[in-house]
Amino acid sequence: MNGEPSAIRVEAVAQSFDARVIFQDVSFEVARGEVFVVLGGSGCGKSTLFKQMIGLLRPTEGRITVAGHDTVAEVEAVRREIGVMFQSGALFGSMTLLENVMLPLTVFTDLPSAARAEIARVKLALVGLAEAANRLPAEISGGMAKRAAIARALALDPPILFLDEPSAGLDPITGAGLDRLILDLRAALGCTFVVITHELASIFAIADRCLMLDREARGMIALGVPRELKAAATHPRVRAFFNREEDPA
Ligand SMILES: Nc1ncnc2c1ncn2[C@@H]1O[C@H](COP(=O)(O)OP(=O)(O)OP(=O)(O)O)[C@@H](O)[C@H]1O
Repeated sequence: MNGEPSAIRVEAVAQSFDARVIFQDVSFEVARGEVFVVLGGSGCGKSTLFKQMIGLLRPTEGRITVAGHDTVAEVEAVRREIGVMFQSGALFGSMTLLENVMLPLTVFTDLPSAARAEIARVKLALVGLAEAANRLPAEISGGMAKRAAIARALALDPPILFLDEPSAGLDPITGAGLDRLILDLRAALGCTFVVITHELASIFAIADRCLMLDREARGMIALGVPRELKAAATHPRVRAFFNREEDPA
């Protein structure tokens, strides 16, 4: 990591709800410019970890820093470093795509309207939606809506982007287009990405490294490069996940 501070550092983090342990002892770092995927079966705590990392949920134990800022003690500083696309990814239906992407600029900057619109146009062009700026969310496809939501997450030029299941509900071809977009944005902007996804093809396409959470183990069962995990993981559920294309079941 060239002595550069990590984009994200997660140290011995745990989360319980009442007496129920969801996960414990989760530790990893995400390097700057890395595409880092969080995966695992339903209920293993992916969204919970995601919320902890963006400062929406205080970990029961442990500590997370984003760009060196503590997600509990310095949540405002963390917010300035990140853009987030939630799974629902909801765009405001009564606003055009341009207005949707302008929204964070309206809320968080004092820029005049013309400058906000210009920045929003640049972001829409970055995700391939320059021609759709004046359309309403109801007038576009699911894949375009995801792109617009990513453009909105990019509005304030955050160095770190969090995407919760960006290809959920999309057909494989549209999903593969989003994978290319993530890699193109990383190449163009140098952003760090944390992506939750279940899609094996997507993981192999985009992830430099990934973390696998597991409900039974109540913690992480794999951390590494997808192809290496596919070839050499010893944990049966990690092997099963990464080799499921070959699995006749
Ligand atoms: N605020 C909360 N209070 C109580 N339990 C919660 C809360 N948030 C999440 N949980 C529980 O924690 C567990 C992990 O939930 P989480 O949404 O993080 O899983 P996930 O891996 O993202 O699942 P999915 O893939 O189905 O979205 C679930 O059993 C869930 O019911």
